[in-house]
Amino acid sequence: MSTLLEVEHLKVRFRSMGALRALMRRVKDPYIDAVCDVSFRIGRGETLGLVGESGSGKSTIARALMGLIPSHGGSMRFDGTELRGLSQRAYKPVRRDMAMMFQDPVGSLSPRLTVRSLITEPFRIHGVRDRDMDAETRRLLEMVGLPAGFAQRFPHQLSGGQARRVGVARALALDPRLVIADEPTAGLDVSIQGEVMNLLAELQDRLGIGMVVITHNLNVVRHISDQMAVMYLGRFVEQGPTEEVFHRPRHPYTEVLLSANPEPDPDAKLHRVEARGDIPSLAHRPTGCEFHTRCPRARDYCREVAPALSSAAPDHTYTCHFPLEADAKERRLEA
Ligand SMILES: Nc1ncnc2c1ncn2[C@@H]1O[C@H](COP(=O)(O)OP(=O)(O)OP(=O)(O)O)[C@@H](O)[C@H]1O
Repeated sequence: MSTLLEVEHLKVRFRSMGALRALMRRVKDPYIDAVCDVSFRIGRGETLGLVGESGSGKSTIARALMGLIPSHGGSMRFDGTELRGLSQRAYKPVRRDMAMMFQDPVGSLSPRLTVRSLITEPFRIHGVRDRDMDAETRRLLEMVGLPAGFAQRFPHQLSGGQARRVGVARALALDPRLVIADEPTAGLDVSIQGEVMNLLAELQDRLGIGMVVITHNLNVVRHISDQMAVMYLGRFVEQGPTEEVFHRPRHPYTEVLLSANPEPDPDAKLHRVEARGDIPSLAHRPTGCEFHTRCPRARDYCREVAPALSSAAPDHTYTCHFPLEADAKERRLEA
């Protein structure tokens, strides 16, 4: 499958304190690395699910890809074009081909605009004037399963699920090749979450768009992503084909996340594995393996030596000195 997006060794830093404060406190490096050395590849029509606890760097990757914040190392090639270093002017046509669906379904929609204005706004932003906006409104509403009469509604007249559909219509208005969906099901009832997941899966199949889906919800990842990456403190600690990672997780952090996820199979007696303590601050990264302070399997060695990237199978990688065995999940299910 030909490559749509290729990210290599991406790095994003933020200032953790102002220059004066850093000087007064004699802090030599007043930066935090929110994204460190992240690499992935998405083929045309493929979906990558990004999971990890709050603050692990998922949205920062999305914002860097969209050119909304600067990145500080590595490369991001979209359809062969290097995005790092592009001016805001040069980024504009990229944002036509790479659309973002924002996290908050209602808050991200401007309250004074009708649904028609909201879903046709991308045409105005990108100076597309040769289309019939009534026809486009009908096309887009139909695409996301909303009645034509919704065109005149305002965001406060929409339910959470309807607002999310409007967000999808808006993201798809200009036929992007890649959509970045930040928490597409957050804040929705479980049944509505299912509807939104089905809509995204159906549109993916029909339109062949690539997707990056950022979520806390592992069921969403399993439902719509071909590959997944697990983030911890700005790094990918495990990455691979979704079914492979679900069935044969190698990193203990992946095991923690999977065991916290309500199993779709109600008969599975899953033994809960929990991480200890709190997520460390990015300003004070632990030594050795950065997960060792919370890892249920950590040994002394993990405190001292950072694990290298290992391969479990083609395209399935992880960073852990003492990975789970391939059948660990099956055994847990039987326990
Ligand atoms: N503009 C900023 N300035 C300083 N630090 C920031 C900024 N934006 C994000 N961060 C920090 O970068 C880290 C990663 O944040 P990010 O929002 O990418 O995490 P996330 O995994 O998307 O979390 P969530 O699931 O809560 O959205 C966090 O520690 C956050 O506080």
